[in-house]
Amino acid sequence: MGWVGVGSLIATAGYFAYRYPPRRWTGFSDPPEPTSDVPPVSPTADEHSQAKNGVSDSNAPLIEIEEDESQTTPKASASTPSGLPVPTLSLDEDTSGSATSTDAPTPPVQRNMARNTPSTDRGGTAPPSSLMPAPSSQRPPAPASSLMPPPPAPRPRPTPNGTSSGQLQPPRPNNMSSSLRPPPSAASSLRVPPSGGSGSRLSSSTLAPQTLKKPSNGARSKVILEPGYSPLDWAALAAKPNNQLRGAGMPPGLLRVTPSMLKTQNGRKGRDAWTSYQGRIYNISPYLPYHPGGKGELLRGAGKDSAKLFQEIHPWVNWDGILGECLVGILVSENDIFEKNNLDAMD
Ligand code: HEM
Repeated sequence: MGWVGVGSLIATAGYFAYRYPPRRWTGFSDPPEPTSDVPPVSPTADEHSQAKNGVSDSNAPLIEIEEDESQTTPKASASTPSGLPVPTLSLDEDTSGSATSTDAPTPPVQRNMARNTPSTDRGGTAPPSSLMPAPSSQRPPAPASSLMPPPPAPRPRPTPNGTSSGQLQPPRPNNMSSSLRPPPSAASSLRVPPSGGSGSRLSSSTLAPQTLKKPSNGARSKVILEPGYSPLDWAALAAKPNNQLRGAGMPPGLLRVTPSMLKTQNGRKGRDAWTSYQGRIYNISPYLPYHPGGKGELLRGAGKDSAKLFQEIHPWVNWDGILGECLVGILVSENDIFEKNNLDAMD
């Protein structure tokens, strides 16, 4: 029983030593360790191996305690610079902000955290605000050079703070947008020619000009022809013999019409309306009620040449095909008529 009691005491002592490692007891007296920054790497592995064996061996805890003191302190300096800033020289700067937070009651938890997740421990020891920026400023000076490759990893982040992240993200959208834009540019190239300068407006403007032309030409509301005056009715009338579309009492053959004569044939005072087109004179009076554009529009060319108006409005219309039977004569100059009259007088 006595041996059992002694064994239990040893076990409990070892357990408490494990739970509350003596590093804190003597940890403050270990400042020389920070000078040996290199060792911390090995102690971490040793600690893990010891943690595994520590439970089974009753003597192990004592050994672990001694090793932990030498090991954990450097580890604390490396992984958690805040925990052991005790090194009076360099670590003070690192631990100035977060070291105070680590007190006696918590150390075991911190050690476990450090063992399991050193990276998270760093953030845990330091306030949340120091998670990103603080490590960048604190780690680079001492520990980064000796132990941690991770510190160098954070360095690139902070150094390009705005630039690195900004460069990574912006270029992607730029590339994406640029990659996406070229195809549209091809499509736009197809659209541009028709549109010219402004795409959307011109597409709609293509319709607008038509609407604008109608009012400019005198409010072209759709003309409703009287019954019996459709294009087919006109074609039927033009096909009849002796239709007298040239006008009542007109002699056979073509007349020689001077501009002055044409001007008098304006459709007023009971006279037929004549117009000239490509040197020929047509009587348009019979066609007035058949004109799809209305009588008023057709009369705009009465007594003068209407080639310009005709071509502006509907150049596709076959003039001669419609008004062939209305041909009266040919347009001649005023001198031609004078000379002819002189010749007639001589006869
Ligand atoms: C001063 C001369 C003339 C003027 C100002 C004029 C004006 C017009 C107008 C405003 C229209 C309606 C266009 C539209 O609704 O979009 C029209 C239609 C038409 N005009 Fe004339 N016109 C003239 C002479 C003639 C002559 C001499 C002929 C026959 C040879 C003719 C045959 C037609 C025909 C067939 C249409 C229907 C065209 C279509 O619907 O596509 N016009 N015209």
